[in-house]
Amino acid sequence: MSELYYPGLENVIASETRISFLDVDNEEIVLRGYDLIELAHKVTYLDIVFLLLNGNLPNEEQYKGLEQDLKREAGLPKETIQLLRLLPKNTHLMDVLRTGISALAGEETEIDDRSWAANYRKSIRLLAKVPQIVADSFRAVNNQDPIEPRQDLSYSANFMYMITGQVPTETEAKIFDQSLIVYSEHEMPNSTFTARVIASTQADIIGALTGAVASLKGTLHGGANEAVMHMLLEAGAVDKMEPLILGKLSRKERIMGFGHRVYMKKPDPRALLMKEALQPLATAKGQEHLYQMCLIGEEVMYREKGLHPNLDYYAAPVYYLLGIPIDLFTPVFLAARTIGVCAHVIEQHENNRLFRPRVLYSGPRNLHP
Ligand SMILES: CC(=O)SCCNC(=O)CCNC(=O)[C@H](O)C(C)(C)COP(=O)(O)OP(=O)(O)OC[C@H]1O[C@@H](n2cnc3c(N)ncnc32)[C@H](O)[C@@H]1OP(=O)(O)O
Ligand SMILES: O=C([O-])CC(=O)C(=O)O
Repeated sequence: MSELYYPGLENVIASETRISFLDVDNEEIVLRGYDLIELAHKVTYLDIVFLLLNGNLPNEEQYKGLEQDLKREAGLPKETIQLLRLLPKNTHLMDVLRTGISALAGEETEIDDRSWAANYRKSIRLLAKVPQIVADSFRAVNNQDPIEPRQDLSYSANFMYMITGQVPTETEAKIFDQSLIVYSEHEMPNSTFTARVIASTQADIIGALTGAVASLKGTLHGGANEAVMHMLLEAGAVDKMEPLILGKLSRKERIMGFGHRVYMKKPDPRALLMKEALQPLATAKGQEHLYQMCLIGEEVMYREKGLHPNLDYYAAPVYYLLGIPIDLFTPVFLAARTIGVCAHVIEQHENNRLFRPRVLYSGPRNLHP
């Protein structure tokens, strides 16, 4: 047996994929051959959904078809809505979301069909329902009735509407759509790996996504966007940002929203896109200080640790200014990432080998009871 051991599987290639690749040297996130940042400037989230599922961008007819399929599948089973309201009111929203997604399995008529066509149809159903579970998770723990999806709004505008109860402006919906694009897929993060590991036992796509939710909750992964916002609110003013970060660093605390296993000391291209969106948004909302605080945080972390912000650092204040409750930041990330996870599960099912690694055993031997 090979004795190769890489803690945290750092730099280990775990899968062959045609979905995406982080080309760190060229600062490019490759999505099915396209540059993710260029896509975020030129197309919509539903184009990305089509691209990730089919391998090519949709023409107009295909785009409309996808939109109609998603609208047709919108709406939650009443049992799911009731279930979310039975959970204790202090349940973390990622746990509400995990439970809600898991419960969809009972309604799914094709649950154990792993063919490409059935997995495609199940992905569409998940993409139609997950945003509503996200929005309703917040309402359920706050004793509010669900907001029904609106068929006349775009996918992203409707998602925002179900969360806030307000129809967003065109600019707000565009920024939110861009955020969903940059969160949609990112090669082999912990949550996607988790989903592929689950799928490799020939388990179903809903089970794999449920596992991904559990993974994404952690603050070293998706949970960082909520932690960033709490840090910004804790600082509260431009002149408090530097002392807050220096204090945390002196106590050896991690500063959320900085660093990345793959980018390491290189910038995360997605963070820059959200930073560009934040500046005019902050000005428009009369919250320019949030942008200034972020700039100071970025300067301090580069000076002190040589670390760049990751996507979560700039997505957090953007979501805050779009009126999204902080507890929903990570659930929204998961909703955006649902398509990436589905694409990976489909690929895993199409070309499967069971994940089953070995260990470097360092425990005792030859004990006897
Ligand atoms: C969308 C996403 O999921 S992006 C990730 C979101 N997560 C965060 O923002 C959480 C904060 N960041 C981190 O904890 C890390 O950067 C991770 C977990 C993302 C990646 O970490 P790893 O690749 O495992 O790197 P590791 O933990 O070994 O850190 C390497 C060094 O950088 C330091 N470091 C890394 N990130 C940070 C940080 N955010 N704050 C302070 N120090 C940090 C570590 O202390 C360590 O320093 P040392 O060598 O002096 O001990
Ligand atoms: O790639 C990672 O490890 C984490 C990340 O940025 C993401 O999932 O978007």
